[in-house]
Amino acid sequence: MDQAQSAPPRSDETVVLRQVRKTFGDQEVLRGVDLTARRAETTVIIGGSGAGKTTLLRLIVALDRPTTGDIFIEGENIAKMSENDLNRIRKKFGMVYQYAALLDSISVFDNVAFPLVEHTKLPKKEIYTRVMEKLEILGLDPKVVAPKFPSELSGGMRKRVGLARALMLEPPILVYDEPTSGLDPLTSRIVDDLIEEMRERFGVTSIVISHDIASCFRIAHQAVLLIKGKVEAAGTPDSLLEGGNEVAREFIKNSGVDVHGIDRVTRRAPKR
Ligand SMILES: Nc1ncnc2c1ncn2[C@@H]1O[C@H](COP(=O)(O)OP(=O)(O)OP(=O)(O)O)[C@@H](O)[C@H]1O
Repeated sequence: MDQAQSAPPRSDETVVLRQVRKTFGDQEVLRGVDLTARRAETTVIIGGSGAGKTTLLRLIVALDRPTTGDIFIEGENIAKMSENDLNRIRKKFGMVYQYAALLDSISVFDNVAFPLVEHTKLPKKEIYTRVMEKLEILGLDPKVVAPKFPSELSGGMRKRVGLARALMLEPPILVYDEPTSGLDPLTSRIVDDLIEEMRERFGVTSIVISHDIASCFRIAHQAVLLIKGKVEAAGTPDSLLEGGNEVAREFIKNSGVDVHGIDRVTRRAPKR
């Protein structure tokens, strides 16, 4: 291991993976992954089906442990942490799932209040204030939306509600699992704008798993291409498109997306 590999992560390196391997039975799903997600930047992990993206995400948010290797979250190595300490680490992440994953049988208010009810002992009045505030911040009319059920909202509104819920405990890291999957192009753009807005407003570090190359080009400061459990290439989307890695160039080309006309967030320097 060279010096950079054994040195502790820098303070702006929010999530750092070093030589992470994960094996299920005799199948090695992650085969020595190195990855760094920097503070207040958006890192998008792309790759084909079965490349190991979901497995990687579960390790990052401490829902599972690596077979070998190190994972640092805000400077703390979580690879061999006790279950108690892992619970503390898990609270650093807000999760935004595919299709927002709201509970359909309860109101929007109860969905958004859920993390506060579960993880805090705040009085009801305070919970009410915080939920209504968050809905408003996310551009929803709280009085109208709070009593509704998720099924009464549009796809874009449900994503906003999902984000409000993910932000409730004010986590420093937001993790999005296929946030634009199954959405029409217009709603996908709205979700991309939201991801960027959350990053700018709250300075959160964002990690996005995506099949959506257009979205990757719009929002990623860093794109990480995962192929068969290994990082094939990492860098700005443009550097993957124009760089020397043929696999990365082909992967983007084969998506069929005309990436040249897309507005890239990376033109704006991230706030530090
Ligand atoms: N708990 C598990 N037990 C056994 N095998 C698993 C487990 N979780 C994942 N795998 C295997 O790991 C491989 C990678 O799966 P993973 O879901 O991480 O890929 P992915 O890149 O997210 O794919 P997709 O884009 O299709 O969701 C698959 O072959 C899967 O069967």
